[in-house]
Amino acid sequence: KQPSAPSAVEAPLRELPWGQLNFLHTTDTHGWHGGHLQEPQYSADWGDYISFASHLRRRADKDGSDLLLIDTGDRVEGNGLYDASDPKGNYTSDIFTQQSMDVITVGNHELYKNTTSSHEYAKLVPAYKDSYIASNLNITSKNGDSIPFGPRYRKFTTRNQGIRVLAMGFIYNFRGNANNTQVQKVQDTIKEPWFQDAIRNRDVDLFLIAGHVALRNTSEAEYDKIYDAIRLENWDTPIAFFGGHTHIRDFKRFGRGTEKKAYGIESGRYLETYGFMSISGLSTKSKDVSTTVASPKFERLYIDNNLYSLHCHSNTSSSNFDTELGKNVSASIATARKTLALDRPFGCAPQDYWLYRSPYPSNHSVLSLLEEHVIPDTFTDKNSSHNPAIVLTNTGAVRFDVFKGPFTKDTTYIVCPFTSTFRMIKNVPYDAASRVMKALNSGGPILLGDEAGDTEATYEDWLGLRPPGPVRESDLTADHAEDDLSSFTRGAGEQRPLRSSNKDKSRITPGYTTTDDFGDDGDDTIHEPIPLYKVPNIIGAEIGFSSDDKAKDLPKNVDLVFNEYIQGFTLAALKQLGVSYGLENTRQALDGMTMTDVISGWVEKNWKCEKDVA
Ligand SMILES: Nc1ccn([C@@H]2O[C@H](COP(=O)(O)O)[C@@H](O)[C@H]2O)c(=O)n1
Repeated sequence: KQPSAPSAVEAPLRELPWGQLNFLHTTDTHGWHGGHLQEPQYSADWGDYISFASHLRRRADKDGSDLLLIDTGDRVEGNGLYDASDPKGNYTSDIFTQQSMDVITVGNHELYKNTTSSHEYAKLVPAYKDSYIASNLNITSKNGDSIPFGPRYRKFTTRNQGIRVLAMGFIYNFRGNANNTQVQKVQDTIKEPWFQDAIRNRDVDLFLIAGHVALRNTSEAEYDKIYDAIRLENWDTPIAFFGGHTHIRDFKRFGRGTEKKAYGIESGRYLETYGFMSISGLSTKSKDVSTTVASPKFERLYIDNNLYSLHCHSNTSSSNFDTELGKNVSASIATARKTLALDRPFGCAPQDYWLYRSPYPSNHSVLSLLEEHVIPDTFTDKNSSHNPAIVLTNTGAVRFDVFKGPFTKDTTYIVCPFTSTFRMIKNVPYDAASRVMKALNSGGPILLGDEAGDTEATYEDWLGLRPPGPVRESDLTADHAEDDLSSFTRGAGEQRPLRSSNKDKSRITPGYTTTDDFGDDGDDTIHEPIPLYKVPNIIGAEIGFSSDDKAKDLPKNVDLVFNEYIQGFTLAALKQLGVSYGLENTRQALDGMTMTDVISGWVEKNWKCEKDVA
């Protein structure tokens, strides 16, 4: 772990369900490779993961089983270690690639910008060679051709058991990518001759489908389509899915009726979780056990990323856990953090502010802090025209909590890593401008797959009758009081209170309590549940309204300012409300400041650290 990271707290643990073929899965790490420096439960770093994987590989070699490592994308954007360097990712790609992977895929965050996808293609793809699978992604080459980002699939045989694996790697039907990459829709990819040939291959013991794709409730049902396509040709070869994107822990049984050979795991976010899955009873190159074992056994465990868990699951202790490579990677992370001055404080937060753990609005909500203080203060200072204004931002731009204490350079990127600026339309009729927020909060969650670069028709679709999106972290919430936990029921893929099975209540810490298709015993650490609350898509503030405006004569027109990311939605909402504007009517606001600049500037002015005050 990093030198300043807190030590893990001992807690009751469930055992690793080790099997014939074992997997460690990471997803949506978003630059948190230094671990969580303010949360003991998630305080191990990528160097520790390297040591951990090495111990489990040794275990596999010793008992003749196998271990495969998978990562399903969104490795970038969300932490100073990635975002604070110039160019971004200058340190993280060398740090990340020290961990070997058997299958690795791309996420939407690797594709938002030309520079990010080009960096990914130049650094990660060659580092992982055949393991970097891109079944539905192309990139524009230097001479303008659209070429595969990586191999479409990979067939390999596991080292000890001789299990023949055919692996593919997908991204969901994402449409917000920059113009140098091309995402092929999953429903089109499964018609490609290479896919059809691959699924007809009889010398396969396991199909491994990895991707930046939610396991369930997606309007496009990408993984269900892949499942159906495979089963049409191949009625009983086991299938293991590895998902991502929605930042949750989840385990799902695929298919209908008596299907017992297709399961998928999703492994959280921000290097809080290592997803572990095992399968036993697979046939292998040398022996066909399908005749003797009716169904292979799938098991899963979500491992909290801290040294207590990692030592226990690898049967090591602090004296023999670190490997040479693991230690070196932790040291490189520490050096990079120092070079980037990530611990430099902008100020000190007087209390905790939560994204989902406190109700919105409330005094402990980070969104309320932005809406009631950060945005009004900043925009009042910078509003040279002195026209009344309405300022809107999407809550998806806010990524994490703020903890009491130093608010550092790192924290600015942890709270909001994006480089989107603010745009404005001048003199919008108040009647329409004041209703945009409500319109944008009445549809489904704003997900970028349906966004940037899209046609207006798509936004209008969304405003009208968009089906519910996948369950994601912001949905793992309850609009209930904490003392009323018994009154709600939740489905698989959601967090819920875990009642009772633990005996030793004194050692229980708050954390994930996951319910999935296998029940509520998937988290390695037995936790006290954390109540989570719903947040809207959009928050907003009214700036420069005179007290007269508020009392009686509301302004006729206002400047409507919005986060660049929601430009398409805002224009569509205005049209629906009876006033039409195009991109040509929008202009830059706030001298090109990003939300990250807005937050860090406000903290610097308003949150003194105690020693500064004295
Ligand atoms: N410039 C951007 C880019 C993205 N967002 C927000 O991030 C969400 C996607 O992030 P995931 O980790 O869920 O893939 C997207 O829905 C936006 O809310 C943004 O605000 N600005």
